[in-house]
Amino acid sequence: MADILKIGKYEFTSRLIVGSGKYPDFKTTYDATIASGAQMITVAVRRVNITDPNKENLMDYFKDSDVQLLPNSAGCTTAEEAITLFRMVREATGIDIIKLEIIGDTEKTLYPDVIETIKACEVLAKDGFTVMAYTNDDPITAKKLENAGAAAVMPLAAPIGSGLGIQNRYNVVFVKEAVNVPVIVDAGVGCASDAAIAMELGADGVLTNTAIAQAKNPILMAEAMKHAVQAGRMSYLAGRIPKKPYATASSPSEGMIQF
Ligand SMILES: CC(=O)[C@@H](O)[C@H](O)COP(=O)(O)O
Repeated sequence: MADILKIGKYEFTSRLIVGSGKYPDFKTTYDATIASGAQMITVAVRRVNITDPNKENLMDYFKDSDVQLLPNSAGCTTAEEAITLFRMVREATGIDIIKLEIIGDTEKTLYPDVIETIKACEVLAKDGFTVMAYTNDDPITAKKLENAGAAAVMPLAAPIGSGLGIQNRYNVVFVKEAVNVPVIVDAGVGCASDAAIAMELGADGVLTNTAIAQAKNPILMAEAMKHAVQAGRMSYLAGRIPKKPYATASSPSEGMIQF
């Protein structure tokens, strides 16, 4: 049976979402995205052109693929800015699935402003958007976002672009326990094993950008991420063995050759 990731009315067979920033050009962005098998690529629509047909447009690269563009509100620091931005983007492109990202600290951590995020989520969800909300790794905020209409919550593993990997594994599990919508671990993934761990913890998906775009070989890392997310998901579904402090022998002691 197919293992489908359902986000609002949208369905995906890949549980990996990629970003589009930090690549040298759109061609490399496209090649890495295809290599990753991702069916969603998020785009900072305040910075990257997807609306003006007269300039080089990222949408042109993906128009013959089944990759869904996921506009994000990077660069927005208030609910009002994000709401205005997404309404403009939907008007221009028809895209209604969005990654809501409202930054509270633009200097050091790029941590989200969760109060503004909840406010914007409520308005945008009522307005018919499928809202995927970037947030901190806090189960209370995740629940509030779900109540505000989020179709998915996206707790950070670590600061955006840090590559630190999952800083608090328990919080990923707590967020997963707190909500009934998909949990996509977003930001701070540094390598393929980080993605696999997120999936083994029970995340429904992973979003990663910097780890692929800034790898020495982005295409190879994209493929590694694809396999890591698949392996992590399989491992989670298969069920890990309980951890025990002492050894248990791998073969029975009965019938052993006696000396
Ligand atoms: C591209 C995007 O949406 C980022 O804001 C996201 O959080 C990815 O973070 P990394 O670059 O650390 O993967």
